[in-house]
Amino acid sequence: MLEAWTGAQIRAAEQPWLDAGEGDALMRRAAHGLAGTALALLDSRNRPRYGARVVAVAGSGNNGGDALWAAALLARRGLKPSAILTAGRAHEAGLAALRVAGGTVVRLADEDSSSTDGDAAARRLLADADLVIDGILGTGGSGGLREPAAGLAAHLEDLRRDGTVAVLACDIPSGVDADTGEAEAAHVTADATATFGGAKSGHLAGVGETASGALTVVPIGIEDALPEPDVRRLQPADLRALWPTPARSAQKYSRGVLGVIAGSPQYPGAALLTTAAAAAAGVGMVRYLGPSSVGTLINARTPDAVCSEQQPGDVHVQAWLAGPGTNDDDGQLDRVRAALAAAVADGTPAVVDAGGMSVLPDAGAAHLVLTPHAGELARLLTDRLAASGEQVERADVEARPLHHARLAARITGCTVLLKGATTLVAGPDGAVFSQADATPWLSTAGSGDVLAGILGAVLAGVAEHPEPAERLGLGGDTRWAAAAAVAAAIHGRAGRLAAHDPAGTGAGGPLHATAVIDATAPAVRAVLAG
Ligand SMILES: NC(=O)C1=CN([C@@H]2O[C@H](COP(=O)(O)OP(=O)(O)OC[C@H]3O[C@@H](n4cnc5c(N)ncnc54)[C@H](OP(=O)(O)O)[C@@H]3O)[C@@H](O)[C@H]2O)[C@@H](O)CC1
Ligand SMILES: [K+]
Repeated sequence: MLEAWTGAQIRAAEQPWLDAGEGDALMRRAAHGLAGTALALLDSRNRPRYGARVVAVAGSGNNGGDALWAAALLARRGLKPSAILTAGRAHEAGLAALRVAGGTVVRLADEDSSSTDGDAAARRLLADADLVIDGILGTGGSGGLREPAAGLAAHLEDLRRDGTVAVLACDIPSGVDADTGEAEAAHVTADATATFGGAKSGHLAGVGETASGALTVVPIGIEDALPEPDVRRLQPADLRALWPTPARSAQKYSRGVLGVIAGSPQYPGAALLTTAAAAAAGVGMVRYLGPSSVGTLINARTPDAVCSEQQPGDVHVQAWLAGPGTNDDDGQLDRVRAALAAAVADGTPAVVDAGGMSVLPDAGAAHLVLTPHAGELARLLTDRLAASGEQVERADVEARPLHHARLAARITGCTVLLKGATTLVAGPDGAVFSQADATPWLSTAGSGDVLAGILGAVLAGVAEHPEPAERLGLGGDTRWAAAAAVAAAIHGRAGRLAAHDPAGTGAGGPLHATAVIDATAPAVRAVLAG
């Protein structure tokens, strides 16, 4: 599991070392790891180390100190170091080390200065650089970058995009909030980030995810002092442990029956996709409740689904999937209401997707997993905050996804899976998971229905078998958020397979939602095989 903490949590863990006068040792370890990551980044780009020009861009704090020390260390490996100082002062010992290593130093003009010599010299250094270490701001920063650092960051991004320079962020890309991943317009975008003591939540959410590039966690000796993580990301070994793998004695009922209330005569597609996806994810059995015209279409694609026009109270299931493609005309929304009321009352977990979110009970529960995209979450929050008159727009959710996912979990009492390039899952108990397994090709119609089906299958399995989550320390209500994270990861991996985009970079090509369903079982097999 990749675990992440807030800046305050990391600083609290560092405090005993600082109190004992060992802050310098922590910084030396950080700088050593940063220098190692810099060499690896050059190697990955087939750039020779000897003679490579490395520029440390340093702000006024310890983040700049790390970058200056790292550049000084790199000089010993044959690199040519220099530094650009973005503030009136810089970390003294780091700057002295850089000078001893033969590095030139230029300082940017501040707003009050009439001289722009430093700015021109800084741009020349960047233009010649092979590698830039961004040490402008770390966990001590707040708000977006201020001038003159903001202008320099924008110029650096132009060079990075042209491929002339590689950018390595020290701890966190400057201007990105270490706790939330939020960033004002002015921030650094890195090809790689070396972070110290533990990942920060901001690496795993929002702009911070993309701005960080490849993340390396450098141990500095404080790791045992860290508390419960703020954000978690499941890795393949965790997915393997959490996937509801059948026991030898399993039969379809013990593996979980999923009750699906989806689709309508006008919009049968969502019901077809979601039942087929649940079946592909290996649920014990799918029971579809809805209009017979939809049931007939479902059986043409998924003959193993049991379809009827029964009501939720007539059947016994281990999990519900309620909402995709439903509307008010044909009684489907009444079925959704009944299923969700029963789920809250009897503890049966439920996926609440699309139209289902409009009939959510006022008092939710962690075992109800909502699956909004940013627009749906904005509507849900605006509805729930109507009394305060607060309007939440889609753009607000996109700019502050972690904040809004947490807020929605808190005010609905439900687990909230916010879909996006990075999918965030927030539980009402405060647990947060971040999964970045997807490919941009997955942003296509029907993709959400497939995710809902996979999630329904996982919830049905987890409802009967909570032990694997408990073994990973994810018991209690956190197991529902963990289940949602598992489903998001498998959905993303199925998408990558279907798009032929193994690394999720956007390589490969277009996919259709049915191709994602067909890739679901192979994605699960790949995870289980390790
Ligand atoms: N603790 C340790 O022992 C270890 C810490 N380590 C390292 O230290 C880093 C944290 O260092 P830190 O606390 O010195 O803060 P840091 O982010 O460098 O600078 C903050 C300064 O920047 C300024 N500033 C603020 N906002 C700004 C803005 N928007 N735009 C422009 N400027 C802004 C503000 O100064 P001001 O301008 O207000 O005087 C503030 O004082 C951490 O990320 C890690 O790299 C590691 O070496 C391991 C050991
Ligand atoms: K930084």
